[in-house]
Order: sequence, then C-alpha cells, then structure tokens
Amino acid sequence: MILAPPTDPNHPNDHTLVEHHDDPTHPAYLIPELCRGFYTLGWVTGTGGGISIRKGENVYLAPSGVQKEKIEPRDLFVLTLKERDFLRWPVHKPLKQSACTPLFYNAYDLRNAGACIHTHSQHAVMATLLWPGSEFRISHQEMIKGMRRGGTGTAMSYLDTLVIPIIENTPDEEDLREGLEEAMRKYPDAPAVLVRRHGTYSWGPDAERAKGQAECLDYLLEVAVKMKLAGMETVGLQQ
Ligand SMILES: CSC[C@@H](O)[C@@H](O)C(=O)COP(=O)(O)O
Ligand SMILES: [Zn+2]
Repeated sequence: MILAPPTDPNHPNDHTLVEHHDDPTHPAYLIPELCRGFYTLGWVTGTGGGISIRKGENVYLAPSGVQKEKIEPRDLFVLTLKERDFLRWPVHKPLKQSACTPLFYNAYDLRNAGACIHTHSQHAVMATLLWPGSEFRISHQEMIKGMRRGGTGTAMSYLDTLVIPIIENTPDEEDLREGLEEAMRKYPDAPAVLVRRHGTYSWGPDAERAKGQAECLDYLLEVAVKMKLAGMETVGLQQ
C-alpha cells in the first residue's frame, strides 16, 4: 500500500537525492531525459505513461498527471524499495507520485528490475485490439533478439517466439496491479505485459536495457499490426 507524501513537517525529506542534474547516469537526470524522448515517440503524450528507475534500494518516480516531457529533477519522488517509505518528495508544488507506482513495484519485486517503462503506444493499443485473446505472439523477427527472458534474464533468440500476456484495462491505473502481477507470475519468461486499449508495461535490468527492450517491443508490435492488417500470420514463416 502506497500512501501520499508525508505531511509531518519534521519528516526528513532528502533533496540531495535529486541533486545530480549533470550526471547522465543518475535517475534524477535520466527520468526527465527519457520522458522527453518517449514523448517524441508518442509513448507518454497527454500526461500518461512514464518510467521509474531503481538505484540500489531507492526507487525514483515521476509525478502523476503532469506533462511528462517537462519533468525536472526537482519534481521527482524517491521511495525505499522494501518499505516504500518516502525519502524525498517535491515541495515547490503539490504533486503526487505516479499512479503507476504499484505497477512499477511489481517489476522490482517480481523481476528484480532496475527500471520499468509504461507506454501509451498506439502500436500496443492496436495490437491488443487485433489480438482479442489473452496473448500476443510473434516469431521470426530479428528484433526478438533485443528482448530478454522475463525482461531481466538471458537474451532471446531469433528462433524464439515472443509471447506477451494481455490483461484487461481498469478505470483506475492502480487497479491494474493485481492483473499485472497475475500475468507476470503466469508468464515468467514474458519481458512485458500489454494492457488492452491502454499500452505496455516492460522492464529491464537497468534503464538503458529497459529502454532498448521497450523500443524492440514497440517495433515488433508495429510490425505485427501491419502484418495482421495485411492478412499475414505473425507466427511462422507464412508470407
Ligand atoms: C491520459 S492520463 C492516463 C493516466 O491516467 C494513466 O494511464 C497513466 O499512465 C498514469 O499516469 P500518471 O500521470 O503517471 O499517474
Ligand atoms: Zn497509463
């Protein structure tokens, strides 16, 4: 259970945790930078979608309901991995941590991920409409090699079939948590979960590899949608 930031004025709020604006490997720098990139891809438009990064035992989160491409380090939240205690939160304006927080924690708790990405990619939305069941499948695509088993395991092969579970959307983002956990437990090799009419959750051992996998996944979803609309099968070698 994740609460709102502490209201007790004596509760420690360690702003030094986000004072690394110039270190390109630090989450305080990376989250704003990656969100700007994801915005240009159409993954985080209209304030939805986002990314969380874990640095050791600390989890960095963006605020909820803001223009994700305009996030600054001072807007970020830092929570502990285990107890989900607030270590740092913004004080320059009233902000709440992303509604995706419990879903990002699924990737940390169940996959030992170093980063988790949530997109509102239209390729994902279209794929969930064209694959009405509970699984998306694709094989014989070079970009499958960019995916890892379970998101944090070994690299997949060109000869592997990529299987991604699809869960149904809920009116509130937080309520996706249980369905996402169920899908992650049922599909231990899946490097992502698709949310019907909504988007993707994917993760990786660190921010760089999470980004790479999210890009490969989006590419595969786009190709798959085009293949399906062209009347082609996405599994096997049928032309
Ligand atoms: C167009 S708003 C969509 C959001 O409510 C939701 O889908 C989402 O991704 C959560 O975003 P957040 O702003 O991080 O709380
Ligand atoms: Zn969303």
